[in-house]
Amino acid sequence: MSVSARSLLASSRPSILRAAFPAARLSSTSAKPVSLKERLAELIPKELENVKATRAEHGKKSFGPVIVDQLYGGMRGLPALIWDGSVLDAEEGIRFRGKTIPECQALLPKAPGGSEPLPEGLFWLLVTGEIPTQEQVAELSRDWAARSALPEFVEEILDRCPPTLHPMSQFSLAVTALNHNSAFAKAYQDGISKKDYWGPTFEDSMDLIAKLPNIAGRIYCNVFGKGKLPAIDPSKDYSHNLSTLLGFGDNEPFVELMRLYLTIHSDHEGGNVSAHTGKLVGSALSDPFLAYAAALNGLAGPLHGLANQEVLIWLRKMQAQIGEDASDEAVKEYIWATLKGGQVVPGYGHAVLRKTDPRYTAQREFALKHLPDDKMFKLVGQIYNLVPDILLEAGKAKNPWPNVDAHSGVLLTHYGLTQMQFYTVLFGVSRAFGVAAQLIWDRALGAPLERPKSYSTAAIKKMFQNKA
Ligand SMILES: CC(=O)SCCNC(=O)CCNC(=O)[C@H](O)C(C)(C)COP(=O)(O)OP(=O)(O)OC[C@H]1O[C@@H](n2cnc3c(N)ncnc32)[C@H](O)[C@@H]1OP(=O)(O)O
Ligand SMILES: O=C([O-])CC(=O)C(=O)O
Repeated sequence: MSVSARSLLASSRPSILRAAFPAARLSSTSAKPVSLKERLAELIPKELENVKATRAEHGKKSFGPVIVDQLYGGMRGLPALIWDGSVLDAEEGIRFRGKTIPECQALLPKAPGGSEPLPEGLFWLLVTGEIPTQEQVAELSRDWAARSALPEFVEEILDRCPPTLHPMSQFSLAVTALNHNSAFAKAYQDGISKKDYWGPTFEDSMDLIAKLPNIAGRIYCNVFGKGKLPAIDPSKDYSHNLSTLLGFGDNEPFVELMRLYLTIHSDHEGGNVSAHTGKLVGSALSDPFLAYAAALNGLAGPLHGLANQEVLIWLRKMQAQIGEDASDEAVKEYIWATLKGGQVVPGYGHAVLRKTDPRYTAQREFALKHLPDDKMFKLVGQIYNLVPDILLEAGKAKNPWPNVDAHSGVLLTHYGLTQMQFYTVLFGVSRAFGVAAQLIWDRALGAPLERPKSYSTAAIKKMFQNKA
């Protein structure tokens, strides 16, 4: 969104807010506002009808031809999945249920005194397509705090991991082990009817999200020797509690950063490696813990979520090699050396985006507000001015612009969270919101087992052998 469009949004904020924050409707069974589960129960029958009507009208229509290069080329552009939480436009970037990041920043409820959106509100938006009230978001914070404790054996698994085991591997182990108490797995064994799958999937998804701060905090304490883990405070929001567990709870700008970070990393439509993995594994009716642990293993790859760790390592190596206030010439040489060494420039390029990632822009705006003079932030800005031209000149990357990972580590480093091997864990806490929202809907709408067709090279050659 342009600067003028953003300022327009800001000036019309009171009327947007009035429309977006209706007085909380009360639940029919208590004086509490309607809960997320109650709202979902109302929405599911309507969405079942909507999908039925969409399939009746459009089910036999084609998106156009599939070409052989798409099979060899990582399925770029292949229409293959339904994903309702967000849609990615190559030029504009992500929209969560139709809303851009600046719109979410304006519309979603904030913490008292805060200015960044609460990720609780984003989760509500991803699940329902609606902006929640302040009370509904506060109720989600309380609900997640109440569900946050880990089973003792999961704590023990984490405590027994060697500190040399990458934090993402520890994260995935712990999430896999949560399957021990899965409501869905139990209900399935007890013979639950297909039409009721969404209920225990919802409960598991809520438990999963709720327990992630304790998992992340425990890994951080164990690996980086930060002493005893504090307790979750049920009166605080999710990001505040996560920050406390990492030792930054009394640093309000860091807590605000977490709120922004968890909001913008949550979802990036369905085809990215982590989201698609979660959906694929969930389609076998593996419970949300198993599905999300698989997603985390994908997020842990350096071309995907681990890139935020790689960016910081790359920046630190650069500083060690050419100094802290290096000239543009020296930085350019370092970038070229990376490319000539057959490596990628981490944090740049994207499989779908063809412009600067709006998540990068949101983080840059946060930095301009909170840490304009930070040296690493300035280096990130310097690199932004140099890398795109170099990637264009190198002539391979389809998108020379920065993605979300080019910026996040520098913000965390500024506040003292300097352990880059931990960064993807925070990404993994956030991505659970998007994957869980879709898992709930997949089970509510009866999404089938995923099983696309594969071909061998020999089969492809044979198929076209007598065709010009
Ligand atoms: C949260 C996220 O997952 S965002 C992405 C995080 N990942 C990174 O930042 C890692 C660096 N970037 C990349 O490796 C890529 O841009 C990816 C993986 C993100 C996208 O990959 P693709 O869709 O295949 O990109 P694209 O079609 O532009 O690739 C064409 C060529 O350009 C290269 N290229 C793309 N981006 C870069 C880059 N940043 N640096 C160097 N080369 C690049 C590719 O490696 C590929 O080379 P090849 O033909 O020798 O195989
Ligand atoms: O969309 C993608 O392929 C990668 C990405 O940026 C994300 O998952 O956040």
